[in-house]
Amino acid sequence: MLRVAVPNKGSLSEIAAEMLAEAGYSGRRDSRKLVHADVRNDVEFFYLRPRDIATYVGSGALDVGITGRDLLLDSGSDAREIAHLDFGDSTFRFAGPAGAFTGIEGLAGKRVATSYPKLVDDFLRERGIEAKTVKLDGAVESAVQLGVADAVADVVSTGATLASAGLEIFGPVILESTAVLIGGPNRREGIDRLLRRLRGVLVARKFVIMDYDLEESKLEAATAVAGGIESPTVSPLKEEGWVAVRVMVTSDEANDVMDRLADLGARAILVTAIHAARL
Ligand SMILES: Nc1ncnc2c1ncn2[C@@H]1O[C@H](COP(=O)(O)OP(=O)(O)OP(=O)(O)O)[C@@H](O)[C@H]1O
Ligand SMILES: O=P(O)(O)OC[C@H]1O[C@H](OP(=O)(O)OP(=O)(O)O)[C@H](O)[C@@H]1O
Ligand SMILES: [Mg+2]
Repeated sequence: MLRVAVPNKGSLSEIAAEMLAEAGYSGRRDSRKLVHADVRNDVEFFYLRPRDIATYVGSGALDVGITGRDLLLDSGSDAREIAHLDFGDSTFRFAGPAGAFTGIEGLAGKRVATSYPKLVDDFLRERGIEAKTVKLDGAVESAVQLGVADAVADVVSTGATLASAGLEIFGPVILESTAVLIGGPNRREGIDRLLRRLRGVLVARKFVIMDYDLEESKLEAATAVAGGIESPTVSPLKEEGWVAVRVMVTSDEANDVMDRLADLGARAILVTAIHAARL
């Protein structure tokens, strides 16, 4: 059985479980269960803290896992990134009291609170800056106000948490993070199948199918608006000089593409969700 580590808590857990379900795997029904065997798919899921997943996978105790790139790098484990999974996007940044820092040079000799000490130490060491990291488990934004640190280094998504603590981002981006599939020393056969299925879910989430009717003479202009992944499927319509076109479009762009196709004279533009895909 392929042994897969899945986050049991935190920002990544819900979407990871949803993606696996959409990929056709069964999951635990009781959120206190730590292991679930999907016998039909020959996979065993282990529900673990996202921070621990790289340790299990890197040691070979488990074959693959879903975690955050930031957590993988902070763990120092030998696990490697196999693919990024298009969710859990965040940046990892330094922040301090408004106006207190203009760049990372100002961190020399200062205290930086973080839940990711290795990530921060490595980043500063590579740039020749000696600062003291103060390891906290979470809510690090409070560390400056409470006097245990001069600055923080933490996950930033909307920036709302920083703003409410009166902190401002400074210095370069430490890391662009996202949810990733990681692998260790075990190269099990089932890994490719899991990856193919997860990629199928990503495509299904990211793209829609667009169908429309168009005058054949406008086809080139319409293909410039929406070219599809390979190229559009074009079928003749009974009405002379008209064709039916089918093309994949990213969900984000769907409305804009519909407007532009309508401007070209397209009719009966229909958008349908993709349930699953293998490209
Ligand atoms: N607000 C957020 N937006 C996007 N990604 C986030 C956010 N907070 C954390 N993450 C990402 O989620 C992953 C897991 O982080 P973590 O386990 O800390 O989640 P959590 O919700 O903070 O849980 P906890 O702090 O209770 O352990 C990390 O890769 C982190 O970058
Ligand atoms: O930029 P924002 O959208 O405000 O999100 C960023 C916040 O989200 C995470 O906190 P979480 O809820 O995981 O709490 P924690 O600090 O205890 O981990 C992260 O550690 C930041 O504090
Ligand atoms: Mg957190």
